Amino acid sequence: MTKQNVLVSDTKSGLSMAITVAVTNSSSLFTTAAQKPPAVPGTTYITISKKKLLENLEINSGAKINAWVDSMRASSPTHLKSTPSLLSVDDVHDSWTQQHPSALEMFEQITNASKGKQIVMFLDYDGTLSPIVEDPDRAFMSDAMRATVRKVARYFPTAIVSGRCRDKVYSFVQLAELYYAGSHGMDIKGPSKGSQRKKGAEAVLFQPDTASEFLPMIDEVYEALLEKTKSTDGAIVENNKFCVSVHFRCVDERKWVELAQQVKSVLKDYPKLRLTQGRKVLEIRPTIKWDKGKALEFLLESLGYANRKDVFPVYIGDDRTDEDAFKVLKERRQGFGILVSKTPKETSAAYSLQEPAEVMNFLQRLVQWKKSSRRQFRASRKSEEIN
Ligand SMILES: O=P(O)(O)OC[C@H]1O[C@H](O[C@H]2O[C@H](CO)[C@@H](O)[C@H](O)[C@H]2O)[C@H](O)[C@@H](O)[C@@H]1O
Repeated sequence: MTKQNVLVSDTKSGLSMAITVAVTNSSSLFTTAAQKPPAVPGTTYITISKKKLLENLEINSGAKINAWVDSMRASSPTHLKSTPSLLSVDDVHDSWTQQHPSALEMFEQITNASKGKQIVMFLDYDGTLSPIVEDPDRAFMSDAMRATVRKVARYFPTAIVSGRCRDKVYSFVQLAELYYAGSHGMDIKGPSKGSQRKKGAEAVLFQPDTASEFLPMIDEVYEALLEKTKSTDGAIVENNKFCVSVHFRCVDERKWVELAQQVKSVLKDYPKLRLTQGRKVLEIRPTIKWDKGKALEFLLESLGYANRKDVFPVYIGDDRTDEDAFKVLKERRQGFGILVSKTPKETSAAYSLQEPAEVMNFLQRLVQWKKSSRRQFRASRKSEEIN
């Protein structure tokens, strides 16, 4: 048994690193508790699984950090990959809008498809109902948007589905007649007033079974991230109850690697947490299998629409995490998703809208359409009665 310098490389990622290891005659390079050789002076043995060793190599070598930073650079959802050189930017845009046409331009087709079905509306908050701003605490929605969403909720069951904590998103929207799914759907509450409220019953309250176990851990990670990132100008850490957001919108791009390393150094002690990304934000959340798509399914079920064919869910969102909900609708072949974006992005949404102002316009048209189809229905019933 000798101490040797060894180059460990992963053929898949191309990652390699020189390390000094104690090599035994055993065919395995990695020492495990069972294989631990007899002590040799001058050699320190670390008992580590092969998986853990590779993870550590990734953390220390910076290869994963680079992948993170690349991903931080890409907008959200992921911008379309580089295109064949024969296509201009305009060609790409045109071809994307053919595949994901404007929900305003396709309004008639959309309402035709929903005829005879109950539309259920799911709305993301940031970037969908409110424009993206630098300070997350000042992402207010306009009074006009609030009035529009209030009208929407009069005609269709309506839920706000957000990465923010439920109380925070409620404080922005301030409409008690809606469903709210906060922390990426991990914290759901039904309306406390209005016709959608279940008579005599408490407002629906749901959290996935294991979610509450994560609360102390999330608070701990939030404090650790606050401390760790305080030296990075512009970084903002936000506690979203079941998740933590680390914002880098106001961080100089040259400091992104540093920020990613700070986040990584905190996360390495929490294997039960995972990292996802939104628009200029790193989102740290429990590894449990719950996302906005699962929240959408849960809400449909609690509204009594789980197995019904006459329901037409519409989900409007702008972010990578909204893709989970778009995918659910695509797989169920029920209703559709609308991506809010000015640029072509990889998406499972069927339609697009450019910005919150267009979202408001679409919602207003939907309310008008519903009102006039109700009027027509009543008029035709009346004329049937007269005849
Ligand atoms: O699911 P959402 O409602 O879209 O929440 C996702 C994140 O939204 C917020 O951050 C985003 O909006 C901020 C205000 O416009 C902006 O400064 C930031 O860059 C965006 O990522 C929210 O602050 C995050 O906690 C949510 O995770």
